[in-house]
Amino acid sequence: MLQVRNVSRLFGQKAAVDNISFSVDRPAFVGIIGRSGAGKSTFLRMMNRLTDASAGEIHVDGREILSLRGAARREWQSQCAMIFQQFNLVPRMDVASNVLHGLLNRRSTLTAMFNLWPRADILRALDILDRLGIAEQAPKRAEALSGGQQQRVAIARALMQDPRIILADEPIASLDPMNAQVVMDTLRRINVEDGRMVIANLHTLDTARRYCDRVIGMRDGRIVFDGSPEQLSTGVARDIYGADDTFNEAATSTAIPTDTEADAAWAEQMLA
Ligand SMILES: Nc1ncnc2c1ncn2[C@@H]1O[C@H](COP(=O)(O)OP(=O)(O)OP(=O)(O)O)[C@@H](O)[C@H]1O
Repeated sequence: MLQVRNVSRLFGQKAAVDNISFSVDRPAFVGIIGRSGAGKSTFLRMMNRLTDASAGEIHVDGREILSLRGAARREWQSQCAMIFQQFNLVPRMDVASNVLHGLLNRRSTLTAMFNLWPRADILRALDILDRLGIAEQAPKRAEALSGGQQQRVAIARALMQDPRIILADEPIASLDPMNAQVVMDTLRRINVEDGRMVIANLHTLDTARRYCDRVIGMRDGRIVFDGSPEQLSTGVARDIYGADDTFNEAATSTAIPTDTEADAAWAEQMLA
């Protein structure tokens, strides 16, 4: 389904991503971990063509996407939705309109400017918000919502594109542990129920272990680990993060609480 072949990105003399290759043969939940500056964001930005690669190829279902230009590149970007740490919503705009903006690539600018969305689009946006447990927030301004709710609006906007792949760049880095759990559960649900591949840059080991089918560890632009969450031992993590014997896993923890009954009930309620 996805083949990354010898992809590099240079900034001046420095390789932010240095000749990486891997392939994924099913719509898995893939986590990318590594310390700051390892090249995680640069890779995601190349995948959805926000940044050009210096070398290499990325094939998705047989199509090479790094060479796409113009309309073909925009069409790929709509199949490959991106979620950011800071949500990137329009704060003063209502939630439903923010979600509808996921269709910008496919509708005219005038439609968005004058809020002239077809009824079918509006109903679909409301359906998606309902699925993510935030339908009642639809008329509110995005800025009035909590961080966790705003990130779910960003996920709803991504789903509006009906993407094959969802790329998430540190999606929970700005959230408290409870909201982080709801957002990660939401991404996992979309992955399992819809069969959409999720590739998420994650800054904490416990989240990678808990949610991913596959974990890729990057260090200095290279892949230094590619395996299952079970293989991600403390020793392996120490290599990925380039830490010595004093490496402390807790320092890379979101402290997402273990599944106590109260937590599970709360998460369930938020997702209902
Ligand atoms: N536009 C740019 N111009 C110059 N250097 C850049 C640019 N973008 C990224 N870099 C450099 O590329 C390297 C990788 O950065 P990148 O943001 O991909 O890392 P990261 O693993 O996502 O880290 P973080 O978690 O801090 O975002 C870093 O050394 C960074 O300074």
